[in-house]
Amino acid sequence: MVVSKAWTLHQHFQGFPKASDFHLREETLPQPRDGQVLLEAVFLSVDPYMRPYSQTMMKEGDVMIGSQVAKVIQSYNPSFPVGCHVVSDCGWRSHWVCDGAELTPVLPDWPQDIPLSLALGAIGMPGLTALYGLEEVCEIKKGETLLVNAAAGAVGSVVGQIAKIKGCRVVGCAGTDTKVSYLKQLGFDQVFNYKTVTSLEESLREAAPHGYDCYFENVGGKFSSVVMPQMREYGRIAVCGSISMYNDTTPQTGILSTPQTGKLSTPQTGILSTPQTGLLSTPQTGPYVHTYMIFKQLRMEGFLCARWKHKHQQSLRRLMAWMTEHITGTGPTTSLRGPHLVITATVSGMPDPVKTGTRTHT
Ligand SMILES: NC(=O)C1=CN([C@@H]2O[C@H](COP(=O)(O)OP(=O)(O)OC[C@H]3O[C@@H](n4cnc5c(N)ncnc54)[C@H](OP(=O)(O)O)[C@@H]3O)[C@@H](O)[C@H]2O)C=CC1
Ligand SMILES: C/C=C/C(C)=O
Repeated sequence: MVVSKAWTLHQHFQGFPKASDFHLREETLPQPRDGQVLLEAVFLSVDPYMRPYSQTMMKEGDVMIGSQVAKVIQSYNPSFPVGCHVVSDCGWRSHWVCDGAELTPVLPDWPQDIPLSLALGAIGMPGLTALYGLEEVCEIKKGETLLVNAAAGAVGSVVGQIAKIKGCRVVGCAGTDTKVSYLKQLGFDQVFNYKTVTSLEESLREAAPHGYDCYFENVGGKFSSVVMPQMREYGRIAVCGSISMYNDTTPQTGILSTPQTGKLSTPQTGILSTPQTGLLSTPQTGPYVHTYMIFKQLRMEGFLCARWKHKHQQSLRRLMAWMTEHITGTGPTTSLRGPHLVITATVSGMPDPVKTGTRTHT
């Protein structure tokens, strides 16, 4: 019999997650039966979606949602032999018994010199999100200028690299100088630290004086309000995430920092009249986007990666091909690289990256 360690949501997050919101418990697992496998976690992921989805998908006491790369250590299912690696959505637990229905094998012939942890990153859900946001939502074209924020994150770093592979000019924003240097190494054309610039508006304008054709939105809130006036005509905005808003306890009010002159100059604020329940319950205020969208003829579309689930396998192979070209040096100089990871040693350390806001695999 195997005893699994599992992190549960002790109490729902209020504002930024705290250590006391989590509880580590042990669970004795049943012996796997015919058709089942026993998994052992190799890498666990901490992702921003856990913050909003914990509110809507979880009750207190549930095991934290999340994906992991796991190794099959006992198998009564010929599709998943002992020793193979799978991606499982079984949450923050060290071991798990399940049938194969919800398991995704990591790509066959995964190269030895590519870390398996990337199955949760550049060659996993975040990489797919980057690819779909650029190709399906932005429909990005060679020669266009793209802006991406949270650019050094799992999604943003892949967004910028794919856009470079496609022959675009890429501007990225990140919150530390180390991240800025990292993004320059990845080949981004212009990068700045949005926390230290004196004016976000001016920095964005200097980075792309003619404006942005595509905006890959990971952050939301006030950042987004500053970008809107700098979109080019027929621009496309892929609304992937709004991480700056996930921990809000009171609604943000968004006022453009420096009103401009002309038709699009006066930002308005507003409040949703009837708050709803659940994920969309917090009434948010901010400059309305309508005038920008009309007069610049913009397209803005929210999306979830799972919309293109039917393409996942072929898309993962494309991401892997870009990555392999980089490792072997056979591809263009802009071939894909994996974002940096922070490694911790044990399942017991899982809440730490949530508290510090660091992405971690263990
Ligand atoms: N639509 C979809 O299907 C998916 C959406 N997403 C979304 O994509 C976004 C990025 O995810 P991912 O790359 O995995 O995240 P990561 O955890 O890799 O990176 C997140 C980064 O966001 C930045 N950030 C955090 N808080 C703030 C804030 N208050 N204001 C501005 N920036 C902040 C930080 O970078 P810095 O130091 O540079 O500020 C942080 O490192 C998230 O919004 C996520 O919800 C992710 C996957 C799928
Ligand atoms: C699937 C992930 C969704 C977000 C919003 O992170």
